[in-house]
Amino acid sequence: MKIFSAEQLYEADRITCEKQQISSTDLMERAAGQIFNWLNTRMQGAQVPIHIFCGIGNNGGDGLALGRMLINHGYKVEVYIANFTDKRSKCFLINYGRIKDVTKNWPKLMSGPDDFPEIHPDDIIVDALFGIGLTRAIEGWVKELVLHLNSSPAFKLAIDIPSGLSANGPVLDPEGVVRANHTLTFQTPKMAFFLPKSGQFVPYFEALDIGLDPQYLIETKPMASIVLKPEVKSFYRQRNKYSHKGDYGHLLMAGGNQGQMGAMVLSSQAALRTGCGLLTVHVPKCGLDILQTAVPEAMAQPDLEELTISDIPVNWSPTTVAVGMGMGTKAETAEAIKTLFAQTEQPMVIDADALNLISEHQNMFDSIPQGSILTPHPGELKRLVGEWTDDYDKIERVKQLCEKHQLIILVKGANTLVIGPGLIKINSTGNPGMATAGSGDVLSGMIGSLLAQGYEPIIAAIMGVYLHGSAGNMAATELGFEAVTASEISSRISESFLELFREEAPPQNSGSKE
Ligand SMILES: NC(=O)C1=CN([C@@H]2O[C@H](COP(=O)(O)OP(=O)(O)OC[C@H]3O[C@@H](n4cnc5c(N)ncnc54)[C@H](OP(=O)(O)O)[C@@H]3O)[C@@H](O)[C@H]2O)[C@@H](O)CC1
Ligand SMILES: Nc1ncnc2c1ncn2[C@@H]1O[C@H](COP(=O)(O)OP(=O)(O)O)[C@@H](O)[C@H]1O
Ligand SMILES: [K+]
Repeated sequence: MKIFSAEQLYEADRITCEKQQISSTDLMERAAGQIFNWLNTRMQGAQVPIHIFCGIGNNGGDGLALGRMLINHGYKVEVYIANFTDKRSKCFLINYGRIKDVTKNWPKLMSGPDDFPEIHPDDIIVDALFGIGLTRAIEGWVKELVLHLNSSPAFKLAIDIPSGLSANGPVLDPEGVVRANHTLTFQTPKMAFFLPKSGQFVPYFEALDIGLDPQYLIETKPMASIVLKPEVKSFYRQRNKYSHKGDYGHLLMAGGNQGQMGAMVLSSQAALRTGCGLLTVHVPKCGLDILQTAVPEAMAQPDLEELTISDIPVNWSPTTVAVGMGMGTKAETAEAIKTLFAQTEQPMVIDADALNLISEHQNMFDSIPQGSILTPHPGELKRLVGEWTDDYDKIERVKQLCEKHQLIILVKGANTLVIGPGLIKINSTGNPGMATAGSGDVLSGMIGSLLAQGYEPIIAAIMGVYLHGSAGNMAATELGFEAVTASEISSRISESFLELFREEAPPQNSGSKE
C-alpha cells in the first residue's frame, strides 16, 4: 500500500476532479459521506451526542458536511467552528451554507476558551480542526481547545489526520496534537502514522476509499509503501521437488565472543529455520562446543583466537555471510572485518558489533560489498549516521548513506523501515513484545538465510523483516507481550511462513439460517 505526501494528495485531488469532472466540493461530499457511513454503520442511529469541531479549511469543510449528513439522519449533533481567522476555504464556506439549510441549530462560532463546550465522557468528539494542510504548530486559544479536547475521556475520532500532526513532517508541538482514539484517513495512510514520534498519536486508523484517480495512484511513485502479506507472498519461491540442500545456499555466520555466544546460537537457529541449505558458523574457539551443542545442524569453523574473532576465512566461497552478532569490537576483530569485506563481493548481512566497528572506522564504508543489508538498532544507527533531529532527518541521513554506498539499511523498531536506494518500505508486522534481547539476532539470521537462498537483497530484507514480525505476533498472541523472547520468536518462524498461505476466513453472516 502506497503512502503519498500531502503535496501528492493535493495533486491527486486536483487530477481526480479534472478527470471525473467533479468539483472539489463534490469530492468533499464523497469523503464526508464515507465518514458518515463508517459512523452510521457503527452507531445505528444511537442518540449519543456527537460534537464536531471544525477548522476553517477543507478539513473543517469535511466536518461541516459530516455534521449535515448526521443531522439529516436524526443524530444528535453539535457543530463548533474554531473561528480564529476570516480566511476560510471555498469548500468550507459552501458547506457552512449547506448545514444552515438543514438545521436551526447553526454551528457555534468559538473565538476563545469561554466558548469551549462541556463534553460528557460518554459523548463522541469528531476532530475536523486541521487536516493535511497544517503548516505550523497550533498556537494560542486553538491550542487550548486541543488541550480541552484532550482532557476529555470522550471517544475522539479524527478526520483524515489528528489535528496538529503534519502528514509528512516532524511533530511541531506534541502538546498541541489531538489525542484521537481512531483516525479515518482519506484514500491512503499518511507517513506520520508510522514513525515513532508521530505514530504514537495514531493508535488506530482506517483508510477510506474516496475514489481518487486510480491511474494517478498507480503511476505515481510514493514517498514510501507499506509491506503487506500479498506482497511478501508474491516474493516467496516455491521449493523444487528435486532440489537438494546445495540449491538453498551455504550461509557463513560470523560472530560471538566470550559471554555473548547466545547471539550466534539465536541467529544460527533462525537461519536454519528460514531455509538455508547449509550453515557454517565462525566463532572464537571458546564458542565451539556451545554452538555444536546448541545447533547440531550447523558446521562450526573455529577462529584462531580463543576468546575473540580475529580472522574470518572465506576461501571456500560461502554463498553469503552474516556478520557481527555478539562479536565484540576488539582491534583484531576490526581487522578481520576489513579483510572479509576485501575478499567478498556478494552482498552480506552486517549487524551489531560489525556496525559498531564500521562506525569507528568510517573508511570501511567504501569496502562494504554493494547491496549489503545493514541491520542496526537505534543505538547502532545513531553511531552510523549521527544524532538526528527528528524521524524525517533520520530517514534522510539513512537514505543518503544507502545511495552513497549502494546499501540497504533497516531502521528497526515498531514499523521497521527497509531503506534502499530510491525506496522506503514500511513493515506492518511486529509488536512491542519483540523489544527483547536477541530479537535482532534472530532477524539477522533470517535475512542471511534468505540471501543465501538466492533472494535479491532488497527482497530478503523486506521478507525477513515481515516474517520476523509475523513470528513475533504469533508469539505475542500465545504468550502475551512480556513473555516473548527471541527464542520464542525463532520457534515460530515456521508458522510465519505457513501464515503467508493461510486464507482469511470469509466474513460470518450473522443472519444466516441453520
Ligand atoms: N478536494 C479536496 O481537496 C479534499 C480535501 N479533503 C480534506 O481537506 C483537508 C485539507 O484541507 P486544507 O488544505 O484546506 O487544509 P486544512 O488542514 O483544513 O487547514 C488549512 C487551513 O488552516 C490554516 N492553518 C494551517 N496550520 C495552521 C495552524 N497551525 N494554526 C492556524 N491555522 C493553520 C491554513 O492557513 P495558512 O497556513 O494558509 O495560513 C489554512 O487556512 C484534508 O486533510 C481533508 O480533510 C477531503 O475533503 C477530500 C477532498
Ligand atoms: N516496539 C516494537 N514493535 C515492533 N517490533 C519491535 C519493537 N521493538 C523492537 N522490535 C523489533 O525487535 C528487533 C530488535 O532488534 P535489536 O534491538 O537489534 O535486538 P538485539 O540487539 O537484542 O538482538 C527488531 O527487529 C525490531 O524491529
Ligand atoms: K483532523
